[in-house]
Amino acid sequence: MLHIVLYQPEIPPNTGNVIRLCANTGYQLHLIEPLGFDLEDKKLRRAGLDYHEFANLKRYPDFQAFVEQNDIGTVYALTTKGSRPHSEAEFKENDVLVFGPETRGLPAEFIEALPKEQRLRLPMQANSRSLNLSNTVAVMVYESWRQLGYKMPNGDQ
Ligand SMILES: C[S@@+](CC[C@H](N)C(=O)[O-])C[C@H]1O[C@@H](n2cnc3c(N)ncnc32)[C@H](O)[C@@H]1O
Repeated sequence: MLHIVLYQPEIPPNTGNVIRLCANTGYQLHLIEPLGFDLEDKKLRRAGLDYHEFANLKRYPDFQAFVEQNDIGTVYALTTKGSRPHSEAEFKENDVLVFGPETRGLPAEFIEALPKEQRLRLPMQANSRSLNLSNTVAVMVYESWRQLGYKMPNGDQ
């Protein structure tokens, strides 16, 4: 499975949707602080999440702490400023998909520290600004999971 990293997410229902998505697919979800909300936020709970859906969720004071605490492969940034279409990357187990905060996107220094082929963009119509964060994560989880043959964490199919 791949790692999903939400970098400083701001809007509770988006993170709630991603928590459910990761619980349903077996992807590990990592949140980089500061968060724009409390994990006990009612709007997050209102997404109808069960207690077990929080099991695959970890949080870190910064991205470096995430790197140090996990076995990771290639890091990909999801950004509207990328030039490589998201589906061109060949994903492997333990690769990392990093998504930016809703109002700001990923910091320029973070994006520019990665080679261009690791900066991925979902195609949009000309003059579009960006997709919703949780929709972007859903597309990436299913594209990468499809490439892994819908592998299950415990080896079942
Ligand atoms: C609402 S968007 C942020 C908008 C911000 N103004 C920007 O241009 O990055 C939140 C996050 O969703 C992801 N995202 C949204 N649309 C995307 C796209 N077309 N391609 C890749 N990532 C996208 C990115 O990770 C982005 O940081």
